[in-house]
Amino acid sequence: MAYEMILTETQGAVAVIRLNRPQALNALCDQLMGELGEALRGFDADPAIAAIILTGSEKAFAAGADIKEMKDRTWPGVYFEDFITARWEAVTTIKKPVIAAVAGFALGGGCELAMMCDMIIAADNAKFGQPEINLGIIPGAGGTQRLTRAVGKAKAMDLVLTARMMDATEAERSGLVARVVPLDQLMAEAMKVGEKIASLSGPAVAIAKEAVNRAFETTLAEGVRFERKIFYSLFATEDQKEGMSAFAEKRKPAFRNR
Ligand SMILES: CC(C)(O)CC(=O)SCCNC(=O)CCNC(=O)[C@H](O)C(C)(C)COP(=O)(O)OP(=O)(O)OC[C@H]1O[C@@H](n2cnc3c(N)ncnc32)[C@H](O)[C@@H]1OP(=O)(O)O
Repeated sequence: MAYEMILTETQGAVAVIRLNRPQALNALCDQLMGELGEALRGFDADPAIAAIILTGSEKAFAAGADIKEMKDRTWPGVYFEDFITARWEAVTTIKKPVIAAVAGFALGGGCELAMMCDMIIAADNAKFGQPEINLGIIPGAGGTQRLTRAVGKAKAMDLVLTARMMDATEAERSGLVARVVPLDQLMAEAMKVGEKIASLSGPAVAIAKEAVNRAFETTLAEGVRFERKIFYSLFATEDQKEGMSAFAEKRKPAFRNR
């Protein structure tokens, strides 16, 4: 598949999608989001792929939705076209883990896109923020909700109401980011995570992802009930037998994703 605004490659069982609109700091225009959705769905359906890394450039993961494309949109337009919902939510429908490898600016929709991924690994030059308030709008791709769940009300209010940016150290300390690494090690670190995931049982990984994500959507009691049910279901897989037998036999498991 030929894309204009993203680059894709695979390294073993790990797919890498790179946002590639450097002249606009990877501003997320409709075309880019369409291509991203298509690439994500393609890798999700590919049995040879176990994990997906989403990244940008050293200067910008993404500087938000494309303001120039957005500026003349009208209320009936954004409402009836389902602006955001139609193109942006692809990443939240993917069953395989999606790792955001973030360097530089992750602002507005860029921060929201990173937060839709399952894990954020940040380079030490990363900057996160929801500066939409500067434009007379608010975050519209989940920022007020996912940021608040990730970092708590105090910091979310600070970022959303003042447009302040948070550096990688603060983002890690606040719980937004899983790991921070030097810029030149960002892709190697993300690849290490992707390869580790690829060595595990695909069904267990997908179900673990679903269970953790469920914590964002439900009460504790409901979430625990959900976890218990899908935990039980894994005992129907060959990989559960293999994983536990391998432990008992002191050997490495050979998972077959079934
Ligand atoms: C999804 C929603 C609903 O939540 C909405 C949003 O995402 S709204 C967008 C939120 N993002 C922003 O407000 C960030 C806007 N960008 C900036 O503030 C700055 O570009 C910067 C701080 C990230 C970087 O500044 P600097 O290094 O000085 O580079 P610039 O010269 O400003 O930018 C280079 C080039 O990129 C274009 N650009 C940057 N961001 C966007 C954007 N979000 N949309 C469209 N274009 C963007 C910028 O205009 C420059 O291009 P030229 O004008 O020189 O052609």
